[in-house]
Amino acid sequence: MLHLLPDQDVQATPTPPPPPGPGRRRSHRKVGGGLVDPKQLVASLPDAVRKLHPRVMVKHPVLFVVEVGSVLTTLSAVLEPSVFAWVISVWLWLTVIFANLAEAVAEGRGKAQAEALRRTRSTTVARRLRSWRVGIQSHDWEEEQVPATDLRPQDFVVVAAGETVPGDGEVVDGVASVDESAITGESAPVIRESGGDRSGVTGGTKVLSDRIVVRITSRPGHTFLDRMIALVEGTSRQKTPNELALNILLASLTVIFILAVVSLQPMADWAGAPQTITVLVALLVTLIPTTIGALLSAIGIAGMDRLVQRNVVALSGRAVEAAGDVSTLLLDKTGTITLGNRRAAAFVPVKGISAELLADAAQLSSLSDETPEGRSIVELAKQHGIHHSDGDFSHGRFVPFSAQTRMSGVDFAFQGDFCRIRKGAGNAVVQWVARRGGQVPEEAAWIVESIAAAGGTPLLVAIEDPDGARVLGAVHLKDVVKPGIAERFAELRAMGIKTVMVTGDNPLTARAIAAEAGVDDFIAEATPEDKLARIREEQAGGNLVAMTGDGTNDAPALAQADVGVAMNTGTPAAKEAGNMVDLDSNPTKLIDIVEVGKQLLITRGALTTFSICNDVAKYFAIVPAMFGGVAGYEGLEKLNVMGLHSPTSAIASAIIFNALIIVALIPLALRGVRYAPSSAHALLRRNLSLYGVGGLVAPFAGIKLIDLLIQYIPGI
Ligand SMILES: Nc1ncnc2c1ncn2[C@@H]1O[C@H](COP(=O)(O)OP(=O)(O)OP(=O)(O)O)[C@@H](O)[C@H]1O
Ligand SMILES: [K+]
Ligand SMILES: [Mg+2]
Repeated sequence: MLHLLPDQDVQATPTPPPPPGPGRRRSHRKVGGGLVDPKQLVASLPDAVRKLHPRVMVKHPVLFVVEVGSVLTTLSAVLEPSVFAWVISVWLWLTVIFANLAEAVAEGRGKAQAEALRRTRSTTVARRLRSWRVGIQSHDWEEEQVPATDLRPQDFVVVAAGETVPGDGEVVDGVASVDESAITGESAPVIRESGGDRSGVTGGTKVLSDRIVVRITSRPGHTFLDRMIALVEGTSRQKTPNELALNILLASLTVIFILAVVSLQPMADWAGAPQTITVLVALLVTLIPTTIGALLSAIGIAGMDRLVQRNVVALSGRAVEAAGDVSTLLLDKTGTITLGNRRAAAFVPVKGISAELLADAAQLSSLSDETPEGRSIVELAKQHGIHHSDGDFSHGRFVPFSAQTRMSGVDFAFQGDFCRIRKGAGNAVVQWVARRGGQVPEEAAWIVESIAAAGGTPLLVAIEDPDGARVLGAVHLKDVVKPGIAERFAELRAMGIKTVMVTGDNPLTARAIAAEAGVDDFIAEATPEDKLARIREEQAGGNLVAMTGDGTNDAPALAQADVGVAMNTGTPAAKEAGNMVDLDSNPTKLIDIVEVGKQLLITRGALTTFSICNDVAKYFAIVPAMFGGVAGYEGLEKLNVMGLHSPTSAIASAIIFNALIIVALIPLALRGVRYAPSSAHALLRRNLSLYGVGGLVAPFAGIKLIDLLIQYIPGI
């Protein structure tokens, strides 16, 4: 009965690209594996000197104090010149410059990447469509040529094979293969299509085949590429709450030591050994936590940089830190765990219905279904010899798919009689039939179960006409689990992270895919609200939650999660909602993200420990020397265990060591302390002993060595 309408052209799908794989990165992304090239240090020197401007320095309270101290000692060296005063002044300035150097080197690494990205920023001319309307296909919409920089959100542009996508947006019509290597470094083309979760396109990428209409979503100057450039350059970096807290702690320590040093002078006066301003400043600088103060911002920048090297664009530093403490990972199924092209593989009719009739009804209900699933049903039906087109329904009303109803279909009149067709999730269609007084044969449930048990997604197809409502059969949608994913989920488990798959699919399909992918738990038939609720629940339990997803229906959850990783293949809404974008669209990338986050936290902790222990040790090196030989303080002489050459050489050695240790630790700050999956407790113990004891011992050896060298300088 449904075989009534002439054949018309249905869009062809380009051949899908091979699955993503490693090792096809653009070379420039691999700038510096963690080692610091001495040339980089030299190249960053001018930047380090520029950063001496007080306006920049006040942002680093500890170093600002050192800079003020440098000015004071320089003045006093000018007024009362001595070798000692000049040595101290020069090394204090070097301390500040070395600290700036750490930040400049960290920033410098991103500059090369930013340059490469800038070159890909499109200067293209866009083909803007004057009045484009969804659902009406035409090839002769009025077109105007405008510079890409003139595009505004809600503009529609057409992009054909060989042309560059002029801005970020969403494909609203057509399918195309796109070369995204300019952004992702991945040379294999990807499919971008309207309707589904693979509808996002990025400005600067290139359409290789076919023709798409794109709704622009970004404002000029605020494109994904712009944000990436700002990110790798570090210009948009803001201090994270953790960094702010640490900065406050460091600033408080500095204030305490300033008070201690200032109150020292009356005591020294009383003992008949008043100290010069140079000595007091030197004492202060050795005591305050200059090492961590100098390296703090470099550690943060380097963490972001390590993510960029792993093809993750983190839009917030806070998220990177949160990643270090994540305990639960929620993943969307289709497109995240699976490759994401759920395609119709078979029509399974119930008894008494032919496969052709089922295919016919399924195709009719999918003619206007712009989802990849819908399009694949139209194609499969064509292979069964069924050819309808949406031009056939001048009086038909299409019911688009929604994640809430989990159904799509069409209402139309046929030879005067009404006819409704629906396809969708098993229970949704069963309810639809029941509401219309129809009977659902047991067989239907059995078909649904067998498809689901195989990991497929069953879509029941039902019809209602004057004969009543009834189920015709099911469409078997197939998707493939991304290769190698189970091993990586096992790694996440070893890191103590629970993986939960959330899907709109039915429980049986969910169970089969969950088992194949090796996730710990799953939630089936989840609406966007369910996904959100689950995250809130986990967060209420004190857990930090990561979420990876690609669909518009994942967007609320991505926004709520502490770490929201959107797949680059996903929709603009998903990418907008998350705080990270994985350019490789690999859900197990979270392993790398967690590693970088943990590494960041551990590095900061280790260097803070080292810095403070260092200062304690320096205290014992410098104070006995200062008061050596002063009547009433003979006891302190016993503390001069190091047998340093003279009071002035002891103080100068401490200051020189204090400056050099910053340079020595730049590579560690940039590379990060190595992280191996183990318990937080074991890590803490290991780092405290290594960096705490190291921090206590290093100054004694270092200062003694420097003292041995500089004692030959006359006047020290
Ligand atoms: N085009 C469509 N027409 C009718 N029903 C559909 C269509 N696409 C999907 N469905 C049904 O709706 C259910 C929910 O699909 P949806 O894509 O919203 O899932 P989801 O929440 O994104 O989960 P995931 O992406 O993890 O599988 C599917 O399991 C399927 O039964
Ligand atoms: K110090
Ligand atoms: Mg989805």
